[in-house]
Amino acid sequence: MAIFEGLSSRLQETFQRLRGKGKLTEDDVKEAMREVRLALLEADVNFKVVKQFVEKVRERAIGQEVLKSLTPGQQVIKIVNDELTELMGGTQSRIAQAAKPPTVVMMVGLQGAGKTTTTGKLANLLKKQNRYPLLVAGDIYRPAAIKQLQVLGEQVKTSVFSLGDQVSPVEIAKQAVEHAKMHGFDYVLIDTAGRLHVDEALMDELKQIRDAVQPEEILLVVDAMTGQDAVNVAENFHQQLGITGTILTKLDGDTRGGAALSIRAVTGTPVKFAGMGEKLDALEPFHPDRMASRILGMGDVLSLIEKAQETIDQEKAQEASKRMMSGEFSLEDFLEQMQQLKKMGPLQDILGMLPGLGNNKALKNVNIDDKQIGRVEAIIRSMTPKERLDPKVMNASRRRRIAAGSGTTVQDVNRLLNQFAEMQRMMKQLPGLAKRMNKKKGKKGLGGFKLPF
Ligand SMILES: Nc1nc2c(ncn2[C@@H]2O[C@H](COP(=O)(O)OP(=O)(O)OP(=O)(O)O)[C@@H](O)[C@H]2O)c(=O)[nH]1
Repeated sequence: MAIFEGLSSRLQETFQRLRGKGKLTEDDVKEAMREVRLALLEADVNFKVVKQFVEKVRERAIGQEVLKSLTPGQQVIKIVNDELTELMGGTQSRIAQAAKPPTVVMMVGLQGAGKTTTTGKLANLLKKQNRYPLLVAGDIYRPAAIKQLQVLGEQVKTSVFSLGDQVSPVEIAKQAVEHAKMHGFDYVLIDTAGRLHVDEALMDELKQIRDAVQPEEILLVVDAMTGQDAVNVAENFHQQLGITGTILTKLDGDTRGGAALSIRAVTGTPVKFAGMGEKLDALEPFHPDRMASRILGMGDVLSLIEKAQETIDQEKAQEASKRMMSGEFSLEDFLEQMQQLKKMGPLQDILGMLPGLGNNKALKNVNIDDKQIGRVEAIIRSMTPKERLDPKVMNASRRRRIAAGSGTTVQDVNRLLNQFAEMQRMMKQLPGLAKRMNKKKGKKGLGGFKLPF
């Protein structure tokens, strides 16, 4: 299930109807706004937030310039997109940086929200930005918490500061900051204790830690899947402790989106990061604009590009695309592309970010299996370099050898080679196709263009 799926498909249906109309009347806008309101309420967005949101959009949408414009439907979509972005904070809110390092960050939240895991993920993210974080085991009550943080620390190759479970969390936090100063760490991430509910003892302890170490950031970790409960928890923590931002975890499993859309408006504090999976690299900076276009089904093209840039070796990609255009694309290139794709994460996730595919019903039934990619990889790896460059040399006995070597069948090998031949044939036609397309400028784009598999 894609994130925000319910909301996304309802809004898209509404806008589909608007787009079909040449001119909009005030009644059309009213009707659409009624549906937007229902869609947001169904997505578990706070009702006050919904009311204000719809009011703002309506005011802008019935303004003269929209009704008279040539593409009123699109104008309304743009307004909704703008306002959704605004609702989630407008622009990305980055993690603070102390004028004089280390930057002290307190991680707070209820049990089960994913606080300890997220602390590890944040260290991982900071390290990628060439920071030098210190993890601090400040949850001395949950028996496994210290060990969990130590394991995470090993995984992300980051030091963990612990004084066991017999020293008070306030003392641990103080000593950790001293330790960080002495050893040149530039971020101190303090994992604090959680409780099942917000209670006085928990808040007292957190306040004491806050007063002792004066953190630049108090980040509240909340589980996005709990919807309005997460928003209430945030309001509560903010009133009592004063948080500087939130991290929404498990957004990958959030099909509704209520917390993501309301938490900023209700607490007045920004969402800084979003947890998108259990793995340690699955924490992303929260981009309100990209989130809005994802909800509206325009695809999160920017996120995708960023992801691709992180992993794909630009030069290699350019070389491959040159060869592709000249029809010299080999199985070697094919394998290379496959590996690059794999680095980007599960194919299903990537396709979900593409415009128009996020809610594609047919796609949902197609199970894109990463194992299949693994099989293709194994087959190509079992070929000799010569075979990869010139698949024509692969006779029946070579094919049998490759199947045995890759643990597949001759049919699998044949299928791959046929697909590859088909792809090569298509690529040879590409330069010509591009020329023809340019001539027809203004007409349809690559309408019927399909990948071979
Ligand atoms: N799918 C998904 N799972 C997550 C995400 N973040 C955390 N989790 C999972 O949530 C579960 C709880 O995480 P913990 O870090 O142990 O959370 P916690 O109970 O808040 O930790 P304490 O507060 O220290 O008790 C773990 O199984 C995590 O793998 C996320 O963004 N997506």
